[in-house]
Amino acid sequence: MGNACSNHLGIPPAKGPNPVGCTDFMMDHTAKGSFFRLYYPCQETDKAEKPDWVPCREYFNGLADFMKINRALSERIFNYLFGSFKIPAYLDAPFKSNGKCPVVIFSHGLGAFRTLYSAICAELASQGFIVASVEHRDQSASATYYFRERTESEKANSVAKSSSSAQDNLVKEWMYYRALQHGESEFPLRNKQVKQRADECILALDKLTEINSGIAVQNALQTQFDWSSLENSMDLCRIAAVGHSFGGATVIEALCKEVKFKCGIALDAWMIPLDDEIFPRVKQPIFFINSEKFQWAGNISRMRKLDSAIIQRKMITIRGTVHQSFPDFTFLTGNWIGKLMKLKGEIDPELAIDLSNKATLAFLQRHLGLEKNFNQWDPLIDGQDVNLIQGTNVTVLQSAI
Ligand SMILES: CCN(CC)CCN(C[C@]12C[C@](c3ccc(C(F)(F)F)cc3)(C1)C2)C(=O)Cn1c(SCc2ccc(F)cc2)nc(=O)c2c1C=CC2
Repeated sequence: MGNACSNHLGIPPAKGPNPVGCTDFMMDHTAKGSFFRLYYPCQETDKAEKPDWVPCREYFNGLADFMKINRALSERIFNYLFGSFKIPAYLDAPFKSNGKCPVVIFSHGLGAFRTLYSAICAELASQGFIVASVEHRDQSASATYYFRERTESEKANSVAKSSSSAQDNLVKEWMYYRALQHGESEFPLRNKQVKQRADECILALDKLTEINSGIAVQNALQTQFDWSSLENSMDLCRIAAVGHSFGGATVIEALCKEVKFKCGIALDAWMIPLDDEIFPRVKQPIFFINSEKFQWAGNISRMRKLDSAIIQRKMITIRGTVHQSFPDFTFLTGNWIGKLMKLKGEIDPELAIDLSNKATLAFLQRHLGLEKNFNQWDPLIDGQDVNLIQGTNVTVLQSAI
């Protein structure tokens, strides 16, 4: 894993019994379509190679915008630091069907995009899940792209006069991160975005449902993946939503809107974008897996509003973690840069993500009714580990609850 020169850095390989494949899907091709990276159990292959972790340089430009640093400078820095990393999965490898796979829809955080949580998504796929990591078009992603039809004038002077494939008639458009304008209040924007994000998760689920039924797909992206191999491969009674930060709020909004999501796992959720009025309307189990450094009383007290005597709501905190302990960046820099940029906490990043992944799998087995051995990690759901805290380290005043 990782690139030659920094042999000790790289995204940790998945631990489950299945090799992991990944491919990209976009349908329809517009900004209103569904765009996700699919991670899935694949057949052993020595042909497929591992795709670049960041698919193209526009993502680095978007990341610079998000971090309010100069694009030219940052593109070189990001390329130097991260340009050669591969993700722990085989591009377009053939799907391996062994019974129906449970499904996870994954939602990224503010300023992230679909490829940055591969340690989590690949792990779930190696354990037998089909995972769709959505790329949101609500302008919360650092960057994302879609296509539009060529205009008549563009067609007129396009080289390929008799443009053969539909793809030739499409032009790639980039959408970049939209920062909060000076003086603009945060909630209206974030609330609108979380609703769009939930709709995009539901749309991705609808697309997977179509694919599972064998409906032919016109993937706007030219991939070598055979989508018909996924016919009847998904267990559409076993669907969960998982997300990080803004994606954690998206999980709660999606559970509220779509009962097909049987449970949700919110990784270091950012609760600001959510309306108070949705809390009593969420009926599914939720698991909050928090970092030690990111959370604060107001955010925790909103999670507590979801406490219920009848619906299982669980919370644990991983000691020594920071907000960035969940995305892949945490594995990709040395210790001192990582700590300086708050990409690493005190705990070993691979131990932290392993605890998070195992607790996630145990919760998924419990609430999706899986017949696997993930229940071996049940104690983690209750924080029973030296590196876990049951509930939170944050002091929440009684009045705030
Ligand atoms: C000054 C910018 N200001 C914007 C509002 C705050 C920026 N910020 C802290 C950052 C992300 C940081 C980051 C990334 C990546 C490198 C790199 F160098 F490794 F590339 C470095 C440093 C900059 C740590 C966050 O937003 C934290 N955060 C996140 S971070 C999700 C993410 C984004 C980009 C990634 F590449 C990976 C993961 N997702 C959320 O949903 C929420 C929050 C806060 C509230 C809700």
